[in-house]
Amino acid sequence: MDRLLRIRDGILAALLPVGAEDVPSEEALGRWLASPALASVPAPPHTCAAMDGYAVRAGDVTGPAVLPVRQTIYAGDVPAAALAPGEAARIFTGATVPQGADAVVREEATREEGGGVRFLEAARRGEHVRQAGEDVPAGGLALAAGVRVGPRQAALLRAVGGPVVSVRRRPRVAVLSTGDEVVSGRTPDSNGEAVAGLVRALGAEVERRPVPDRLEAVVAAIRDALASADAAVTIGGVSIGARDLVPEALAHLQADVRVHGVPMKPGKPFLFALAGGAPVLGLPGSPSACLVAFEVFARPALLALCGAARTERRVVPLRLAAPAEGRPGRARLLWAAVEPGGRARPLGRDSAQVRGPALADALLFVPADAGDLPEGAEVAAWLLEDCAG
Ligand SMILES: Nc1nc2c(c(=O)[nH]1)N[C@H]1C(S)=C(S)[C@@H](COP(=O)(O)OP(=O)(O)OC[C@H]3O[C@@H](n4cnc5c(N)ncnc54)[C@H](O)[C@@H]3O)O[C@H]1N2
Ligand code: MOO
Repeated sequence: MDRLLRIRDGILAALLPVGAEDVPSEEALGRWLASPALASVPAPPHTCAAMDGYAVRAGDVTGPAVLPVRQTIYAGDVPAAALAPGEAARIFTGATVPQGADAVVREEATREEGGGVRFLEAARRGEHVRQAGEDVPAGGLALAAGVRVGPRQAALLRAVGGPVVSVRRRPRVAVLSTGDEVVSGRTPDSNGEAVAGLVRALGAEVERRPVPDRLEAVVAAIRDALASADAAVTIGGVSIGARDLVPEALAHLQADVRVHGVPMKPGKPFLFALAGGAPVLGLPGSPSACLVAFEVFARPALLALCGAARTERRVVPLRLAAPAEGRPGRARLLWAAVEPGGRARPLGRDSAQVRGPALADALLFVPADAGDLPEGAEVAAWLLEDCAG
């Protein structure tokens, strides 16, 4: 894994995130924060009851006691008055605790009695009271820069955030599916479908274009794409065949090819270049190879462009549910289904398969020197469906 991660880190070091813009907080869903979001109001917003019951001064209820009830406070109410010594206030969960009260006694520990309430036991100072800001203090960090605003993060911003947040603008990514067989439709553009969807899922805007196997066409497609896009992802034509024109097209464009060929199977022909400073990610055409190279290199690179603080998938150790073949010299990446109980079942090995990626929950990493692995062997697994937010 180390060699692949070093290559990946070299790519990441060559990339800068796109610029930032301010958006209204309620429009931040799906965006990447460019600056930390600070709490402009605390959570909870005021000191409030954690239970339905009675707000009291704990010093008035040091054992069984009866107190008069002079006010009722519901969630959303502003208490009509401070709590006078020797009184109780009926209160409900989430309602503001009146000035003077320092405890809430649960309804179950009381009995109504005449116009007042009987407390069956002593109250403890602070019990069932949530202090304003104990979850998130005003001015405190709500979300760090580089975090994606998903639905749960949007909830936090809604609770404590200000009217605007600074987010990265959406990167524009061109997805260029090369090959006459793809242009003609004899080979369905299944890779383009997957890659466009995966890139959109990161929050980027995608423009797709099929490109025929002619050098001028590949050169023009990459050049035109980068006139408006922040990055180009090419698919196919990156190996050594007579019609594998992506490397030649990049030479024409005087691109700086930083990576061409990586020690892994599938996905070996992967390419990374900077053309006029913009990243070009060259994925192999064979479907499984394409999507493995996307996972290992393109996804982290595009996340860096999006301004993500974390670009890698979560890695967990999993045991194999079936043996896996090793391959001296090249690390092997295997699509796998995670079974109930947590074992990982590899889903085929062919670079051209489309089924394995579709059924996978994880991508397993078998090191180059591992040899054949028996059932039960522990492997590193990249979980495919964790948060990118
Ligand atoms: N003599 C050698 N041949 C090959 C080598 C090698 O080192 N020496 N490398 C092999 C490896 S490894 C891979 S992976 C493939 C990938 O090559 P390319 O990236 O150049 O891909 P293509 O040749 O253009 O296409 C391969 C295969 O994939 C299909 N394809 C292409 N685009 C799409 C698409 N958008 N959606 C679905 N399928 C697509 C294409 O029709 C071909 O069948 O090369 C080995 N060869
Ligand atoms: O990347 Mo190729 O898929 O090694 O066969």
